[in-house]
Amino acid sequence: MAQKKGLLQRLDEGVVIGDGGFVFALEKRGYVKAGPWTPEAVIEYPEAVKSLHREFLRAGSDVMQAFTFYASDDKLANRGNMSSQKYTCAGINQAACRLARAVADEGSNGGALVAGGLSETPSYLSGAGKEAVQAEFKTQVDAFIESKVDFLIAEYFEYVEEIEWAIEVCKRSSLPVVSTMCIGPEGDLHEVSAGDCAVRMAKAGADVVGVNCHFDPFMSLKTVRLMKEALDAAGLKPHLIIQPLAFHTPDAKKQGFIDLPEFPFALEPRVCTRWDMHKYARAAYELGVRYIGGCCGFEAHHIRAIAEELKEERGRLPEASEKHIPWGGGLTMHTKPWVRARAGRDYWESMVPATGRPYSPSMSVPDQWGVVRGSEELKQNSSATSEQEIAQLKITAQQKCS
Ligand SMILES: N[C@@H](CCSCCCCC(=O)O)C(=O)O
Ligand SMILES: [Zn+2]
Repeated sequence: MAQKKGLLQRLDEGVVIGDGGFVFALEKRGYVKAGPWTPEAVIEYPEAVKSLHREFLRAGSDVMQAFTFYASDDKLANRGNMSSQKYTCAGINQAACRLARAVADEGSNGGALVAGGLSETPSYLSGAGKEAVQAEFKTQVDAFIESKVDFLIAEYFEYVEEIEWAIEVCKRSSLPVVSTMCIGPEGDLHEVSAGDCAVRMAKAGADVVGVNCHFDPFMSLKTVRLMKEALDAAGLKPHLIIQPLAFHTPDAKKQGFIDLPEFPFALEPRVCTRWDMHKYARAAYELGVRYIGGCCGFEAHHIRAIAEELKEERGRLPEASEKHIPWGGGLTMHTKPWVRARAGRDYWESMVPATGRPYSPSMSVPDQWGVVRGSEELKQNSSATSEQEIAQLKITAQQKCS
């Protein structure tokens, strides 16, 4: 069997699509507790975790990020959390890697890659020194090496000093290292600029640098652009990664969505559409980012949109496009003519959706064709809608809007 291509070879040759948000998705499904956000579900509800990995694999993810977010021992024992005592840090991290590997091996083209992940620690936030914090990282990295993951990812750091310590521990392995901070264009929480954070991550030895979480795709693109400019000025050429939120956050300040009053249980009105993700993926690719994924709020259809936008670059569509003709082409099969008129890129690419909440910004004018049962336009037939019929419906739609 041909040797499976590693992360860096795949990035050198083209684009790698990351996965989406685990803690937010599993919390909504009742398998993760908001607040601690710790991943004991890998032991308590392994099938739920595998199912979410499978959703992202089918949607086009090339990476199964083991569900090890916030799985340092101090976090698993933080503020009344009994997970460390019940399952141990090594136990949770090893179980997560097994689940990720099992699903990754179901993937085509030699299978998806498996990443073991570190994240910021209560120890650091509590002022513990480098030795104590790195001891937390070592427990996880030891589990990742034993589980033979394909690469390591240090994600969700608000302070560049801590991610430098994390990268240092990761570099003791021979594995590729990816590092992402949850910062915006204003930089980290110790007043270090986004550009300087990128340079420091690269100089610490990270092979891939960028951002994840806290900010929406478009604010995150601004941050990565600042990072790229600083890396270019410093003559550094790591690969770039972006894994933003799937919530619009134009009003977020330095701390990102955590500081928004809606965090974490009333963010739904801010969810990005799959069409937002087409624009995001194209802009990221044109910026030179080759590891493109998502974080909190990113569901499978968002990842599928990235894969559909980059189908030419990747040479294929994801499996889940079997049930989603790109740009809403499946609507040609709808029973209602005004919905059939919405089939195609021309309609969805320019869509600016209303929130449906009168006291929230922006409302739009709905289609009101006045077509009811018995109207000629509503008569069904078994044959597929022709291109001519769709063209005529689009003319009708225009006439009714004017
Ligand atoms: N790879 C992880 C990243 C989670 S980012 C979590 C943001 C919330 C953190 C908090 O409120 O403390 C995931 O997909 O869940
Ligand atoms: Zn996140």
